[in-house]
Amino acid sequence: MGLLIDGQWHDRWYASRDGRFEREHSKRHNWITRDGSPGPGGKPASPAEAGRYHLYVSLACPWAHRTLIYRKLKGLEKLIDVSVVSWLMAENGWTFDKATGSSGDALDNLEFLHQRYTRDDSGYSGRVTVPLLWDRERQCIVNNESSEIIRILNSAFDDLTGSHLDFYPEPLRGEIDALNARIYPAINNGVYRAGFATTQEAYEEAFDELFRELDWVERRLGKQRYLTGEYLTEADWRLFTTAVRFDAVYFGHFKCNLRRIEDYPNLSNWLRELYQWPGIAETVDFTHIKSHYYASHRQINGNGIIPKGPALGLHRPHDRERLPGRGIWTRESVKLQA
Ligand SMILES: N[C@@H](CCC(=O)N[C@@H](CS)C(=O)NCC(=O)O)C(=O)O
Repeated sequence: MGLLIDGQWHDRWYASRDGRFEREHSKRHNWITRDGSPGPGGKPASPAEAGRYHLYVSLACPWAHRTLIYRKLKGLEKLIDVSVVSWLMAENGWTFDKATGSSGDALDNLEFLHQRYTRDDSGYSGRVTVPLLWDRERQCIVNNESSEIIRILNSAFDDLTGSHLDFYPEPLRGEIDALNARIYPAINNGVYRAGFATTQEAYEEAFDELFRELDWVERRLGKQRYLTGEYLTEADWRLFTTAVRFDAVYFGHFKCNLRRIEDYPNLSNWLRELYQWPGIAETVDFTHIKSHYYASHRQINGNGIIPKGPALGLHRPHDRERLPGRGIWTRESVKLQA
């Protein structure tokens, strides 16, 4: 586990302030648009083209998982190919070691993901993270921030795929942004803040905030089918990738053990509905998920032993039909309603 400083790899964990884990901000924020016109806020963009972009993911990582879900649901599998890193993240960071689950680097057969970052910039400084969207034509990173990559995938390639599914519909944007703003720090990143805390106080602070927020989500999902109401949106998928890892990893490994997702009736049924959504179960790989966390984070699991359980039963029926739902918003539904 480490980072690049001026293009050189250093095996070093995150520095922490008062025992609090602080995630580094992603550094590449360019965009892809239908025709290469600027992205949101005037961000530089390149045009959507089949086969031009390549996605680097870890199947263990909840942030990368978001991008795999969008690639699947938006019909992008033939347009954007993927390289999967090894589940083991050790002294060299993410690697392409096939012995531990990597597909290999499909583009240049690199050994380490940090070499991909230094191909973008030979003097790169920063953490070497997934997901990462690579432009084969310009030989550079387009974007390495999952919350932005999913917004790109939500619309940029629609002319090529013919998909009109919209996980960030205009009329729901304010609500989705507000949900993300509370769910990201308390839950998505909250489990990491609990798990990587190095003081009791920092751990308890993250733990209390996490379960306060999960309790709030539980109440909300008792009244409505999805986080924003009747439509399944970005807010749901962002929570899903944390929720699906929770009982298998965060409960034990990150000491988030007040309650399991299974103990929340609404959240656990919502989780099963999403898990059973066509195409989604195949994006979830519990071998990568469990092996990555338990074997890589030796600072919190010294012997690297990977637990055999728990039995999750994500294929059991769910009860969400009891609440009204309209599935995924489509851009046609905007026209129909207008
Ligand atoms: N804000 C980033 C976070 C990505 C991230 O931190 N990914 C983790 C894997 S779960 C990683 O690659 N960590 C390696 C490191 O920080 O050294 C995003 O959402 O894309």
